[in-house]
Amino acid sequence: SGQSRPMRILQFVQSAAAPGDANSAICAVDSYCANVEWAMNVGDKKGQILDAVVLAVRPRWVLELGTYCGYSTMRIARLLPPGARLVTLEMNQHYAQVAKQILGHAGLDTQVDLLVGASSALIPQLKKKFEMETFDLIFIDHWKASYLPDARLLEECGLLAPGTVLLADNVTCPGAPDYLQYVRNSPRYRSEYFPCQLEYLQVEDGMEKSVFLG
Ligand SMILES: O=C(NC/C=C/[C@H]1O[C@@H](n2cnc(C(F)(F)F)c2)[C@H](O)[C@@H]1O)c1cc([N+](=O)[O-])cc(O)c1O
Ligand SMILES: [Mg+2]
Repeated sequence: SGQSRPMRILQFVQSAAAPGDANSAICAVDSYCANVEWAMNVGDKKGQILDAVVLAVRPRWVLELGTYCGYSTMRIARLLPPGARLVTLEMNQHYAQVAKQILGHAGLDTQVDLLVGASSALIPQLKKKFEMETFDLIFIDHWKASYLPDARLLEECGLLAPGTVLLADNVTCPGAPDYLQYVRNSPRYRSEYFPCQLEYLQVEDGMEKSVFLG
């Protein structure tokens, strides 16, 4: 049932998770993807690293590149202080529609602004659209070849302030070698690697946390 994998994930969340309970929605996605069919959510192991960074930063403004089904969107949104906002960018209209429904089921849609389009088109519009200056935290989990160009675009648009934290998923698997080389060698970042396992599998992956220095 359910024509697409995201649709099947949505249907499982709607059937298995208590409405308004973000943690049960997160558990439902992890349970489905660990036992029924794999999907490219950040997962619970790397998700705990994401949680720790969100709690440490206590961000007022968060940007996520790559919503997919909204799993990491939920993990971030449930930990935000009151008044904080999470902007998440998605290119695929179908995925965005699924994510909106999963976020709604979890009771997290008020903290989240989900935009559909290409990062190259949306990133330059963010300051004006949300009347904000810079992001405190950016979670990067979209196409791996887009990590570096989009980090450069964020710099050029003045959306990073000294102290802004960039957290990138999959820097080992599938890998984002050009992004890694950039943040590890640029004097504008202090970078740190968090080794971990790929979601739902016994495969090595890791996340890179890079603090922008200005
Ligand atoms: O390919 C992976 N992820 C690609 C993720 C891609 C997702 O990001 C969206 N996007 C693209 N551009 C934008 C923007 F920002 F422009 F709007 C948003 C795509 O539509 C898709 O939903 C991946 C693969 C594996 N794996 O093991 O193969 C494991 C993972 O954790 C992964 O994230
Ligand atoms: Mg990922």
